[in-house]
Amino acid sequence: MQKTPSIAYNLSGWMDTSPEVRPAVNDNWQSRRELAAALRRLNTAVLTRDVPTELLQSVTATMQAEAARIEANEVVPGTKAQAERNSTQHGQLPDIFYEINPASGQSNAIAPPMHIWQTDGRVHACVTPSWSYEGPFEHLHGGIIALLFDQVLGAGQRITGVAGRTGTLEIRFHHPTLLNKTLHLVAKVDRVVGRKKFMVGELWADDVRTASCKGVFISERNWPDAIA
Ligand SMILES: CCCCCCCCCCCCCC(=O)SCCNC(=O)CCNC(=O)[C@H](O)C(C)(C)COP(=O)(O)OP(=O)(O)OC[C@H]1O[C@@H](n2cnc3c(N)ncnc32)[C@H](O)[C@@H]1OP(=O)(O)O
Repeated sequence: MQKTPSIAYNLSGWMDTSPEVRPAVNDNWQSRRELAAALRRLNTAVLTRDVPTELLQSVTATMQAEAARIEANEVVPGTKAQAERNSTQHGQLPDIFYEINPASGQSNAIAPPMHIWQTDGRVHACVTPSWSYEGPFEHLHGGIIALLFDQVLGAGQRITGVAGRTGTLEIRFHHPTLLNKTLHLVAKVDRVVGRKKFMVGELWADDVRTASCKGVFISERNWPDAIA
């Protein structure tokens, strides 16, 4: 029988129902969002500017010093450890997951970041990948497309009410996907067979479907004790 997730691991509320990105839950997360945005900006600038070597070396020294200032603080690694703090600063698991996920986390500089929301039994997402995510000339890297699909289909499987891990992702790349353009993804549950959730999704650039994906997500045996 399915158990009700404990408060600490309850992910209800993680998924947005609006195309608008929700505000950060406190000043700490808002500041993390702003720092992540600055880091993304710096990364894209370094990758796309003809920068003199001396300037690169100077910025590196500054960044090393800034990294050391952050590293001097207490280590709380990962979503689980942060949720177990159950503190006002860290927030609850849905808040933490929302902020630090590598595909959609507003506070994770690695994330493009993609915004995901659920409506009408489907999951939608939008994202505008910068030059930082280039694969073939002027187009989005296929591995990044796989990341986006994994996240959107992975979020969508939660419509069934049970978390699960990605078993299989099968992606068909129909057309190259441009960078620096707002992309839309949509996914839904195709069918559920036992612990297997079969998901389907599409990636759209304007009215062009550039990729589609089928995914199988396997529900946790011991949900909610195991967290995907
Ligand atoms: C709290 C949750 C948080 C979530 C936050 C929301 C957003 C999340 C967004 C995050 C998104 C990112 C998410 C991520 O990045 S998840 C990270 C990437 N994925 C992994 O690391 C998974 C690694 N693999 C495993 O852990 C296990 O192999 C799994 C759990 C997948 C199955 O091991 P388990 O021992 O449990 O399975 P079973 O052997 O009893 O088989 C059960 C059934 O499943 C069928 N099967 C087995 N394997 C596969 C397969 N690979 N494809 C298709 N089907 C497969 C099998 O034939 C059988 O079917 P049947 O014979 O019954 O018909």
